Amino acid sequence: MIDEKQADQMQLLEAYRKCCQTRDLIQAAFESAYEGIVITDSNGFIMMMNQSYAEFLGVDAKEVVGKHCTEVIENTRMHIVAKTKEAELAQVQRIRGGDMIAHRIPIIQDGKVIAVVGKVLFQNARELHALSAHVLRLQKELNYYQGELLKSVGAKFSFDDIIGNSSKIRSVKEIAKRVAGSDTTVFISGESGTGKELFAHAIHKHSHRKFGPFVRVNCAAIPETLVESVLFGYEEGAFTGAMKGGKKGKFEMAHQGTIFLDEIGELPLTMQAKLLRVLQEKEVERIGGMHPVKVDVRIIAASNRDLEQMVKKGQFRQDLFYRLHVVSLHIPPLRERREDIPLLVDSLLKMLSHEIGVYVSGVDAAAMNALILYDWPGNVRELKNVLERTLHMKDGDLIQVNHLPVHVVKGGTGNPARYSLKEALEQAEKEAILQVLKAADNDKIRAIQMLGISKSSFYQKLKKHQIKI
Ligand SMILES: Nc1ncnc2c1ncn2[C@@H]1O[C@H](COP(=O)(O)OP(=O)(O)OP(=O)(O)O)[C@@H](O)[C@H]1O
Repeated sequence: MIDEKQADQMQLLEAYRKCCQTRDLIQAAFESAYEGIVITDSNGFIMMMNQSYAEFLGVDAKEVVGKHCTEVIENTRMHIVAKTKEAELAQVQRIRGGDMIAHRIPIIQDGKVIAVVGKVLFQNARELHALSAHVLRLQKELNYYQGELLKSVGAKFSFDDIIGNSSKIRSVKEIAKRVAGSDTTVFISGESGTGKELFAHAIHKHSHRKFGPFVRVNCAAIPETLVESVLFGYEEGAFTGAMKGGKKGKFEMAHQGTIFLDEIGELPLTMQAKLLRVLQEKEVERIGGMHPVKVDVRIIAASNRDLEQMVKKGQFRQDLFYRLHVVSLHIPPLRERREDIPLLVDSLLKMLSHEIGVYVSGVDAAAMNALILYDWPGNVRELKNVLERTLHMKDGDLIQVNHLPVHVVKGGTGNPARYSLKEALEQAEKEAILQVLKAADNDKIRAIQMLGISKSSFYQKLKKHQIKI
């Protein structure tokens, strides 16, 4: 018979056994953790240190118990965290000539610190850099595959992605939207980097073919010997090295969608004749093929060369020229629509900041002035490249003139013959005021100080530019 006292003792024993089990479990987890862990009391005296941390420090885990953390751990702040009660996360701590990354977390009970837990996340800051470089690399790969996927499925950009509020760009967008709905062949001219491809995507996306493929062919990038097989495909055995089963050409791939023939001015004359036949017959013949294949494709072509001149010189077929120019869109160069520059800068910066993970609040007045006055021979592409480079160079959160490439600052002619200097300056002045107001959180006094002008002149300018605060 077990009496009441014995039963109590057994219960106590059982509770004690469970307690020991839990302690051993925690101890084992503490010891087997990959990260180094140390626990101090509220005065910074070490209560526990796991093997991983002890090995990292080159000390005996048992011997350090009871010692003050400052005696054992270089540059430690465990005792300080015990006083501040503020957790310090992912802090760099220099130990034995290397930088490690550590957390220090106070354990608080009833408002009092009872212990501080220190955790080494990376024994070497290089580990962290390697990890973040790895993540960045994976992200880049992901972006690449996403891009490729989108390319193979359809168009990437819509009319909303075409930034610009100048009358010139608005009128091109207007015409493009109107013709997008039909199957009309469209020819897009404009200097390099003006956004011809962007327009081609937008037209496709705005058309009834939007769920069909959008296939871009860069005619300048295909070696002359391969143009025919790339565009029209080939049958098995058509030539040595031909793939088993043959291969579809770009026209067949674009069936029920749109084919964008970029840099069409680079197409060899022999190919121009074949292309003309495809446009007339709406069928293609693979190399080595016996029968033509019907294709239902909308054609958008583009070139930054003067095709009319090329026709005159016999470098481009006149009949093909007319066949392509059913509707022509001309994208004006950036220097002819400088009023779009502030808007482009703003939206490209947002996009690039997001892409490369560098925050910037904007461009200061002088830098914006330089960007407006520069001639941009490479158009929006060049502007985008300059901004990306600048983001890597900047040292504050505002882009300033000294961050811009010298040729942009020095080369800003703002040719008055194409865009009056007065207009450029007016535009720059308005932009400067808007930027400064933004930077000053609309505080007029601060804005006046930053601009370095008088109060009356400030108010006159607000009125002139119709800026409302
Ligand atoms: N209006 C715009 N708004 C936003 N981004 C633009 C605009 N115009 C061009 N871009 C950007 O500028 C870059 C160049 O544009 P795109 O490739 O369409 O030019 P392109 O005229 O086809 O050039 P190329 O003749 O050299 O092929 C792209 O990154 C594009 O997204």
